[in-house]
Amino acid sequence: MNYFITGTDTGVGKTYVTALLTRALRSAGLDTVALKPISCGDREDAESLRNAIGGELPLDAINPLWFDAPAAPLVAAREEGRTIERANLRDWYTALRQSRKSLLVEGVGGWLVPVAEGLGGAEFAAIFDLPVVIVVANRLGCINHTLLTIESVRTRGFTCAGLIINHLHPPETISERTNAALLRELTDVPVLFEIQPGQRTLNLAVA
Ligand SMILES: Nc1ncnc2c1ncn2[C@@H]1O[C@H](COP(=O)(O)OP(=O)(O)OP(=O)(O)O)[C@@H](O)[C@H]1O
Ligand SMILES: C[C@H](N)[C@H](N)CCCCCC(=O)O
Ligand SMILES: [Mg+2]
Repeated sequence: MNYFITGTDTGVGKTYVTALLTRALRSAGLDTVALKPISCGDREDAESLRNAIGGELPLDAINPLWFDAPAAPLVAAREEGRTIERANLRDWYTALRQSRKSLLVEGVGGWLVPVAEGLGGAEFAAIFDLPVVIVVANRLGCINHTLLTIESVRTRGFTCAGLIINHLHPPETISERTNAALLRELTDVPVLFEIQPGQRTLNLAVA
């Protein structure tokens, strides 16, 4: 199972969900590694994903680039006078890809976050050439964000493999109670999983 994990926004649960999925795949016997190519603001994402693989690889191996500024990588790298090279990311990924059966690659923020000079979010995702899964935080606004992201993923030539609807808290509003059903009604992209607040394990059979 190889996916590029994007989201409807930053802070929607990409890391939370990727870690859950990684643990479930490894428990099912699939040699899965979760990667965070670029971190901005802190390395907590990468540390969570490293925990999900039982510390099997060093942090730098799964998270080769990190920046201090909690911003888009394009901004964070400019702040530090650094450049992000597509070729370096591709070489890093190719080396890992050859030795693993299953890779989950977490993007940065939402789908079109600019990564480097002349490297937008879609061009960044193209480095990994994987089907795209969209993590959707169940909150007001997610219908539009999800449909926009699906449309962009597809028009850029990627396979949109599925949605993972993430309930960060129990539904409190009419929109939070209806978002999941409405997304199923409005798009042919399958809902792979719905993740509940505080969920710690994932049953792969429900996909
Ligand atoms: N289903 C959930 N239940 C409880 N807490 C959650 C759930 N999903 C996400 N969270 C929490 O919400 C916060 C944001 O989640 P997370 O860091 O995974 O988002 P992200 O999309 O990876 O963000 P970023 O864009 O910074 O990478 C974290 O504190 C995370 O632990
Ligand atoms: C700092 C945050 N946790 C992410 N790593 C980066 C989010 C960039 C968002 C850019 C934007 O869409 O405005
Ligand atoms: Mg994250």
